[in-house]
Amino acid sequence: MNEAAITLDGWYALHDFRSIDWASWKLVSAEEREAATKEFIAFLEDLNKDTGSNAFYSIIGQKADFMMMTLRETPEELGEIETKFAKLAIADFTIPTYSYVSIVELSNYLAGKSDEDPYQNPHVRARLYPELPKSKYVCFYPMDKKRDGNDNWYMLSMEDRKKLMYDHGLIGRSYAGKIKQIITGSVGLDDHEWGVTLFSDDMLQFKKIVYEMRFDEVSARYGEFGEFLVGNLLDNEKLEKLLAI
Ligand code: VOV
Repeated sequence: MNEAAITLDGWYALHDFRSIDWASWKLVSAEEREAATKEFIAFLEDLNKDTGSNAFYSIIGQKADFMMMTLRETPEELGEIETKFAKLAIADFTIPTYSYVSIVELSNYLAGKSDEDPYQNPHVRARLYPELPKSKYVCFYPMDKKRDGNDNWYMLSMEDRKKLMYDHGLIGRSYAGKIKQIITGSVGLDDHEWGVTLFSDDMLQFKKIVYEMRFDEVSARYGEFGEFLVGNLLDNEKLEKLLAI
């Protein structure tokens, strides 16, 4: 059997995309809308009290109106958050459009040899249990590595995959300071193999990096992509504005 990469696995991740049912929301009285908005804001603020991290963005285009991304220590907590949201008044005016379940993941392709326990290394921990940035923009898409005839990532030797991932990492590193990436593994958990979540203060950088990577062999030959969703950072004030009629 071919050698599988060894993964380091961090927090569980839920990307929850919702659309707003504007037609129903507009019919509700101003008082009810205000109460529902306040309750929603309190829910979002409460999320910051638990161990984990959260990101909240409005989504551009018709695929969704907002995304709640939550990272937690256990799948149970992700389930609880989902249920807690479902019980809010605002939930009755939202339509689930897409969700993604995965786990923050690092592979050992570029890891040097060491006897230390990587889970105790502060740099590794910072990546497995990341604080999601408050960047202005987010880009999320799921992806797979191809298993198609001669283009089968999983049949490549460990050595070949290491070389290819090294080149991928070089391109990635040239975006240091412009893009923060969170790679979450989802084999066995959701419909694709990885979730890619990119954060930046310049939306153009998403287009730049994804385009540049398309010419890199890892993506050009082996990458297959799901839907792309992009959005703008939401804070309480922006959320109130978004929900105001
Ligand atoms: C923003 C910059 C950036 C940087 C620095 C970066 C670096 C790295 C390194 C060093 C490594 C390997 C070790 C590890 O850390 O796991 C990875 C791993 C991975 N990447 Fe990456 N990636 C970036 C960015 C980045 C993007 C934009 C994409 C989407 C690709 C595209 O074509 O749209 C991506 C994908 C992935 C995936 C799916 C994996 C897991 C592959 C696997 O087979 O296991 N990635 N990535």
